[in-house]
Amino acid sequence: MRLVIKYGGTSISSAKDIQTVANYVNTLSKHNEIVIVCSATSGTTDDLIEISQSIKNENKNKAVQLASKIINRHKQLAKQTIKKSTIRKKLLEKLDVDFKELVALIEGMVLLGEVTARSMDYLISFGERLSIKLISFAINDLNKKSISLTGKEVGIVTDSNFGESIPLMDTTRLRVSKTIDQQFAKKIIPVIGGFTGADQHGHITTFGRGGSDYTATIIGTCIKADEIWLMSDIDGLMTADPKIVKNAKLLKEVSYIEAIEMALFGAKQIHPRTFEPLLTKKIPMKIRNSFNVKNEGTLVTDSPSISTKNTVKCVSSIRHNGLIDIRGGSMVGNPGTAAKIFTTLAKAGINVMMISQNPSESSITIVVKNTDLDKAVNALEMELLGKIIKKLEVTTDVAIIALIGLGMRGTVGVASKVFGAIQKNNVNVAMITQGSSELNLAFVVKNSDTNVAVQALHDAFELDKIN
Ligand SMILES: Nc1ncnc2c1ncn2[C@@H]1O[C@H](COP(=O)(O)OP(=O)(O)O)[C@@H](O)[C@H]1O
Ligand SMILES: N[C@@H](CC(=O)OP(=O)(O)O)C(=O)O
Repeated sequence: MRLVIKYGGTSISSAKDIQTVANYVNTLSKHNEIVIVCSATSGTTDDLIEISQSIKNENKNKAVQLASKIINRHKQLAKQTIKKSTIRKKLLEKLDVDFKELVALIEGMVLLGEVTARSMDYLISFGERLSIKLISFAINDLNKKSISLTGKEVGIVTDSNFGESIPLMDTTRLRVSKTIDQQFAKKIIPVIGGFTGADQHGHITTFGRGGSDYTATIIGTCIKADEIWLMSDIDGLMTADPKIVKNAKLLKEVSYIEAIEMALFGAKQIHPRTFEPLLTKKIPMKIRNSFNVKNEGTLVTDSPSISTKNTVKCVSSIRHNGLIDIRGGSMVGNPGTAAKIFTTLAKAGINVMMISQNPSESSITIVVKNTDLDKAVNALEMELLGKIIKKLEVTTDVAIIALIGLGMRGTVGVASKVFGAIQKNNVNVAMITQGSSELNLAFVVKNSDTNVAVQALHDAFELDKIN
């Protein structure tokens, strides 16, 4: 079988974990052609983002301190993971080249005193640049040939939308399939850094947080993989985040569209675009646990063979959002109002997560990430306040709770069950939406009510008994 296996940061955060991954890959490679895609080690991308914040805040010491933390962590991992001294020495030399470049980049950014979207992508690409070497050398340590390649080196070409780039698939397909075929011909296991590519000028780009999942499906379609596996620290997609709901159950099979909804609404931090390349190529995906490989995980396909009686399959949540209630009498019966609001937000680069308009048309409510809230309010205030908008009412720290499942379509009584359960738990609902596909029902509560709301819905729909 031709397999693309993606390891998330939670699967490679200790020397023991990396050895477990290398051993498993080595065993599987005896009967399969394997490409590994891996993320940065747990916490590294967050540290790199914090470096950029420190540079913005002109706190050079903090930036240097965080860089040392990353360097020491990777040196330590290299020393603890690799048993053969010659291989360990070679790895440390290779890592040293990256460390020097990282330090030089930070110094340059500090001198300039600015963090552009382009320099940011270059900076945060270091997480994967370091992790691929750890994994690849750990495979070498088992006497198996392996090569580490960044997204740019394997041939992923993207547009120049730094921070949220899109692959140019035709060029990417030609380059990636050629690179991988060359490695397969030499029986070498390629270990590819997820999350990043390069634009046509060779500048490093990223796909946005969680983007390694997307890399896995891009590579999978380029090389016509038989299956793509996403490995993390959980058995698969569950009926709810097991960190919130102790009796959450594993979903054995879901459809691509259910998985997309789950990704969009925060279940398992899958990148929302992950499934895009699969919709036409229809490659089966498995979501599995690196530390429990006996379990087959969740199978994601175009049309699942298992039919569950449950209308709802998953309750998910996304915390840390802001809600903006946009009001104004002149919005009523005034064509183009919504267009003006959303154009203003789009121009400011704001991603709107939820929208609802009350039928009298006197108010439109939107939800954006807390981190975008300031920018969104500022843009609306500058452009439209006093014109079509009379008042903006802002609520910070809200969570979106969503129920997902194909079986909700056309089923009577879902909403009453949901809001009955929520009311019983004294949770106040600020906003409700349902997509016309009836695949999800989402509403907004205070951040602090998230766990209560998720557990109440999980109980109400008896998801612990799902088959
Ligand atoms: N419905 C869900 N099913 C499975 N995991 C979920 C769900 N909702 C949230 N999660 C969380 O997603 C985490 C794994 O995602 P992620 O952090 O992206 O892993 P990785 O870094 O390994 O890719 C799990 O530890 C789990 O707590
Ligand atoms: N390292 C990147 C990309 C990624 O996909 O990570 P993970 O698979 O650990 O969620 C991030 O943290 O966003």
